[in-house]
Amino acid sequence: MAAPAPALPQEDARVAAAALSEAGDVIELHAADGSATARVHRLGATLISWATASGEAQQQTSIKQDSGEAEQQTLEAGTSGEAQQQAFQERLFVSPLASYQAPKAIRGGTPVCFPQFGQLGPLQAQHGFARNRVWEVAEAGEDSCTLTLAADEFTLALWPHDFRLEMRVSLLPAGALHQELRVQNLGGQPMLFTAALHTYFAVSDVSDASVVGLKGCTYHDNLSGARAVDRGEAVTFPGEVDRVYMGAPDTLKLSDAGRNSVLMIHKHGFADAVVWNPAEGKAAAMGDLGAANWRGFVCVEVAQARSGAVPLQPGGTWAASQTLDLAQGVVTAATGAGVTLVLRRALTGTTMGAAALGQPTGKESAVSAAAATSSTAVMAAPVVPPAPPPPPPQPDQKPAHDVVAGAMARAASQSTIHPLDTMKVRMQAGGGKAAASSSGGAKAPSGKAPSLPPRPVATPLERRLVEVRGLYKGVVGAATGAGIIIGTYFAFYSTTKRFLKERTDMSDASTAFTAGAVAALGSSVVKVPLAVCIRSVQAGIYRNVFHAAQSIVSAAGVRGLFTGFLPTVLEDVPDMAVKFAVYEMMRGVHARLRNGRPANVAEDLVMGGFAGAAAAAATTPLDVLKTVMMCSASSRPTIVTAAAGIMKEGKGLKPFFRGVGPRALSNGLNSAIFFCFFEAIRQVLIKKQQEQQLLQPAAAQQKQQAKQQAKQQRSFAARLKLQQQEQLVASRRPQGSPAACLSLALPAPGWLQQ
Ligand SMILES: O=P(O)(O)OC[C@H]1O[C@@H](O)[C@H](O)[C@@H](O)[C@@H]1O
Repeated sequence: MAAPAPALPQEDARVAAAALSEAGDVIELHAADGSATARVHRLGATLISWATASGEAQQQTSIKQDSGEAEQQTLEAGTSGEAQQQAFQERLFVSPLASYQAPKAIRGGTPVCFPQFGQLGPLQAQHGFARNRVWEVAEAGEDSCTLTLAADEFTLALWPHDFRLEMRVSLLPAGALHQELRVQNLGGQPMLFTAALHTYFAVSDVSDASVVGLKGCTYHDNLSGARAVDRGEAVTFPGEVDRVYMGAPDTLKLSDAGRNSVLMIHKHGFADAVVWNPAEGKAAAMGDLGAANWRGFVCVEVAQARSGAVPLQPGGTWAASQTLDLAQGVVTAATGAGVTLVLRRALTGTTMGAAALGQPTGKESAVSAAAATSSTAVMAAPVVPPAPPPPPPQPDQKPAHDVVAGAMARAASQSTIHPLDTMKVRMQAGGGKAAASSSGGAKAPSGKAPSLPPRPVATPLERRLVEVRGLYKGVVGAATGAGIIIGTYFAFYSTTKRFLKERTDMSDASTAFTAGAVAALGSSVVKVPLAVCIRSVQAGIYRNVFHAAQSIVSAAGVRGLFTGFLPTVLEDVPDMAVKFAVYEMMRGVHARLRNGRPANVAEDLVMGGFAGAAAAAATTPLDVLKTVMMCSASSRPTIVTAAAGIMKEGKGLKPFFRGVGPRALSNGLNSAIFFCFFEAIRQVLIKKQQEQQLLQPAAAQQKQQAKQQAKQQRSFAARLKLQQQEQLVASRRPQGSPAACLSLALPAPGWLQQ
C-alpha cells in the first residue's frame, strides 16, 4: 500500500498559474515518508515547488514497514487536509508574475541553464535555451521523475550539436531533494558547454538571508567585472549581489534568520556557485519579477561557469547534481524488527522521549546515497560526499542571548516611556505623601525637605521646558537600571525555562508562567535597591541614583534599599508570570494562524502591548503600595503602615488604583516596545550564533577542498587546451555544419579562455 499523499501547499500564485498551463505540464511528487512534496514543470524542467514538512506539526512521523507495505501516520498534526497543508513549508520562490508559457522561462524555481550560463558561450540567449524549451517526460513515479530534452531544428540553428539532456528529480527521506543533470553528446563533434541549476530559494526576507561557506573563495563580480577574494564570513544582501564563485566548496549553507532555518546545498560535479539577488532597481525592470517581489528570494546556483566550460567528446556523458537538505531539525532513525521510527524534532520543540540523539541518521545516508549516484558521471569532477549536517542551531542554547537582548531592549523601552512613568510615580507618591504622612510620606532622609527645591522660572515657555525636562529626570539611571534589572531577570528566566523544557512536559504557556514567576523572585534582589533609588529620583527627592543610594543607606542602613521588597515581589511575581504567559500564548496563537511565519514589528507591538497592559492593570494596587513605601524609604514603612495610611484617606479602595491609566498605558507601551526590541535583538544574536556554528565545519571542509579544487582546475585547463587543439584540427577538415566550421575556425572567444 502506498503512503497516503499529503496535500500540497495551495497558497501560492504559482499553483494557480501552473494549473492554468496545459494539462500534464506539471508533475507532482510525494516523498515516500511524507516529509516533502515537489512539482516539476515541463517548461525548462523547472522544479517550481519543493515543500517540506515543517517541524512542530510533523514532530512525530512513524513509518511502519511491514512486509514491503508502508503505512504513514502523522501523530501530532492530525490527518485533516488543512493540518497537512499547514505542516508544509515552501522552500522555493516563484515570482507571482512568472509566465509559464514557452518561450519565456519561468521566473523562479530551478530553471536549467544550458548550453551556456549567462553569456559564457557562443549564444546570444542569456543562460542558453534549455530553460525556454518544453521537455519530454521520460518517467514519472511517486517520488521521482525524469525529463529529457533533445536537439531539434530550433536548437541546431542556435547551437550545432546533437545532444540529449536528462533531468532527474527525486525526493529523498527526511525532506531532502536531489536533482541531477545529465548531458550526452550524440553528435560526431566534441562539444563545449557551460551550465547551471538556477535555484531561487524562498526566504523570509532577503535582509535575513546569508550564504555561508564561501569565505576565502575567489569570485567574479558580474556588477563590476572585477575579481576578488571573499573575506566575509557570509554573503549577505545589503543591495544587488551578482557573483560567480570559482571552485566553490561543495557544501554551502543558506541561513534564514527569519525562518530560523538553515538549508544545505550540496553540489556534485559543478565547480562553481553563483549568488544573485537583483535588489529593487533591477527587479523593477524585470517584467516577470517586479519591484515588490525581490525581497522574497535569494539565488544560489550550482554552476559550471567561469571555472571552465565542459569539453564533452562524441558519445560522452557528463553529469552533475545538487542535493538540497534542511538542517533545521534533528532527525534520528532507529531501526528495529521491520519498524523504522523517525523522530523529527523542531528547533524549539520538546525532547522526544525515545530519541537517541547523535546516532547516525537516515537523512545522512540518504544524502550520501544520492551523492553516490552522481559518481556515475563520465567526465564529472570527483564527487565529495557531503558533510553531515551540523547540529541544528538552538535559539535557546545561549541564555546569554536573552540576557543581552533583554537588557538592551529594556533600556531602550524604558527611556521611551520614562516621562509617563515619572508622571505615574508623581501621582502615586504625591497622593501617598499626605496619606502616609504618619509613616513619613514621600520625603528625604530625616524628614528634611527635598534636596532639590524647584528653581523659580520666568516665562511660560521656560516653565513648560522645565516641566518637560523634569519628566526626563533620571532617565539615564532609569534606563541603565532597567537594563540591569531585566538582564538579571532573563538570566533567571532563560535558565528556568530551559530547565523546565528539558525536565518536564509543561506547555509553553505554563513554562513561561513558572519561569516568569521564578525570574521575578530571583531578580528582585537586584531590582528593589535599584528601583528604590530610581523612583526616589523620579519623585524629585534626590539628585541622582547615587545621591539616593548614599542618603538612604546613611539614614536607614542597607535595609533601607530593600524597602518595598515584599510588595515588589508580590506585584512582580504575578505581573511577570501573567505578562510572559500571555505573551507566549499570543505568540503560539500567532504561529498557528500564520503558519509559523515570524511576527512582524506591528504584531510584536500588539502582542507585547496587550500582555503588558493586562498584567499592569491587574497589579496596580500592589504598585501603589510599593511606590508609597519606596518614596518614604528613609522612614522604613511596612506594607501594613503604607496600606493603613492610604485607607486613612477615607476614599475606600479607589486610591489603590491611583495611576492605573498611566500605568497600564506606560506598562503596555513599555512591554510593546520591549518585546519588539527584544525579538529583533535576539534574532540578530541568533543569526550571529548560527553563522558561527556553520562556519566551524565549513572552514575545515574548505581547507580540505581547496587542494582538490586546485587539482580539478588544473585538469580542467589541460582538458580544455587539448579540446581546443582537437577542435582546431577538426575545423580544418570539411565536416559538420558551415556554422560549426566557422565558429571553430575563429579565435576562441573570451568566455572560453577564462
Ligand atoms: O534574467 P535572467 O536571464 O533570468 O538572469 C537572472 C540572473 O541570473 C544570474 O545567474 C546571473 O548571474 C545574473 O547576472 C542574472 O541577472
